[in-house]
Amino acid sequence: MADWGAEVDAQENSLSSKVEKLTVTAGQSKGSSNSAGVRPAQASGETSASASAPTRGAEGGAAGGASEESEDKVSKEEESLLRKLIHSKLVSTKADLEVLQKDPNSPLYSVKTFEALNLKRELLMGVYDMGFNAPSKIQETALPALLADPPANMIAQSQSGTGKTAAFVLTMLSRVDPSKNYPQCLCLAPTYELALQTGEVTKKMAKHMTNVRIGFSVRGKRIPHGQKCTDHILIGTPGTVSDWCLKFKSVDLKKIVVFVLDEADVMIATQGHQDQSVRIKRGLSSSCQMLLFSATYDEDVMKFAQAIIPNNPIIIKLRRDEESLDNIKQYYIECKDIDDKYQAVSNLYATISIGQSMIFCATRKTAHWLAEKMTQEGHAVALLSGDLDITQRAAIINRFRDGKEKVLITTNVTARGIDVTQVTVVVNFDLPVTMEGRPDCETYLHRIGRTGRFGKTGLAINMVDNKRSYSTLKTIEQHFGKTIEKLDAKDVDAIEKIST
Ligand SMILES: Nc1ncnc2c1ncn2[C@@H]1O[C@H](COP(=O)(O)OP(=O)(O)OP(=O)(O)O)[C@@H](O)[C@H]1O
Repeated sequence: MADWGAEVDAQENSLSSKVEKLTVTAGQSKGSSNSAGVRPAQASGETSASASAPTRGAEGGAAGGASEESEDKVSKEEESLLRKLIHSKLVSTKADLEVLQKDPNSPLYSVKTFEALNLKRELLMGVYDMGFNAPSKIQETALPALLADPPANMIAQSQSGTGKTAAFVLTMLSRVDPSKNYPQCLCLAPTYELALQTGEVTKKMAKHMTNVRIGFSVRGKRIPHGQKCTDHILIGTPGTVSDWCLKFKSVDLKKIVVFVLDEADVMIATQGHQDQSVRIKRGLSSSCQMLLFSATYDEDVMKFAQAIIPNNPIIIKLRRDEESLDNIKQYYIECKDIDDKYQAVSNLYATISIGQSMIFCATRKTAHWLAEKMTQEGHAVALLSGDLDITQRAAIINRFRDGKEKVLITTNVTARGIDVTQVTVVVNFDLPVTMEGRPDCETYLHRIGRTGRFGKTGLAINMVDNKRSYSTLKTIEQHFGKTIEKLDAKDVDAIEKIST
């Protein structure tokens, strides 16, 4: 037998140490209390009084300094959890929902209110208590189909924060029958922490459904051999769930009426998870409603999705709003070395009034150094780097989004996928390059670009300090076909002009 169980346990183990913090500090992510982001030196545990410049230029750092950069690797699971912790509000979108495949037995229509769904009273009360006034874009179309009878199977993709979790949690709660003492809804998540997050949402929405028992089938939760699970809704990771269902026979998969596979794109990153999910799915009855959710939509996800969700599922997709550089004024500043780059940043902040800004560095070391120097100069700086745990990171981003700090200094990896839409100035202290050291145009666009709905004018300042970074700049310029103008950091008049 392949030791898939051990593989999954090892994977879950790597994140499980953070679980205590996750539950204890969940409130922090709403920006209530945190000290981690205020004083960068304290947040990181680095307390050296005088900052000395990192020896290597940052471009070299990314390409050649793998050890520094690789410290800040963020796994897909962590990225996903971070997004969940940050998205305390719905992410709105202009894009229209695309229906890629319909179920001929289940006509699709959309609703504009939760009342129109004829939910149980206690469930509707739970939804309103969570502050949901109307269905989100994906919920408008997904919910009528999810709640219809006979139940439809569905594959749904939309970016993080658009209301997928709420949609399937509502589906599970509307179908559960608390008078039956066995699991009827089963939800699979890739990690312990992600399962816990979904559990929290389910508990909140079920606030008025006091008879419903929600249980977790995750690493460390043991059920004695042969003992039946009596929870109504079970949320867990594939390894433990498959043990409970297939090995210990504590859950009868044939009695599951709603099966949810969440975060499919994260799930497929682990082969063991795919195999276990398929085995669990095989044990379900043919009348079970099967649902799969994913934040991305590519060939691998779809192959897996179709293997898991049979019988012509409804497939819906919500495109991400496109980012563009149309409203962005782009400049570059030529510098001699890293100290010169700092001087340029310093001149910039002293000359123009900058609302909120983000500064990207290639390595954690440079980010720490810069944060310390700027703090010493009296700037309210937040530092986001990979040595903070995930809840601290979420809290820092939330504090920054709430305007508590004006400058957010970060490395690329820790900030990937984080939208802080009120930022008007982005400084590339180091230009983005891939792990191999090649210009990373996609990351450049993501750092600087705006979606149509936030089409305010923005400013991007790029630092170059050697031939290599200059060539990276030129490649980026050509790629987007937009001129990046030179700016003299010592020319106060010129700097003043760029902000008008
Ligand atoms: N109809 C709604 N009205 C208002 N807020 C909502 C609604 N649906 C969901 N939300 C809130 O929006 C945020 C994102 O929702 P949800 O977690 O369901 O999205 P998601 O697509 O599953 O994202 P993720 O995969 O990151 O969890 C949550 O804070 C949630 O409480």
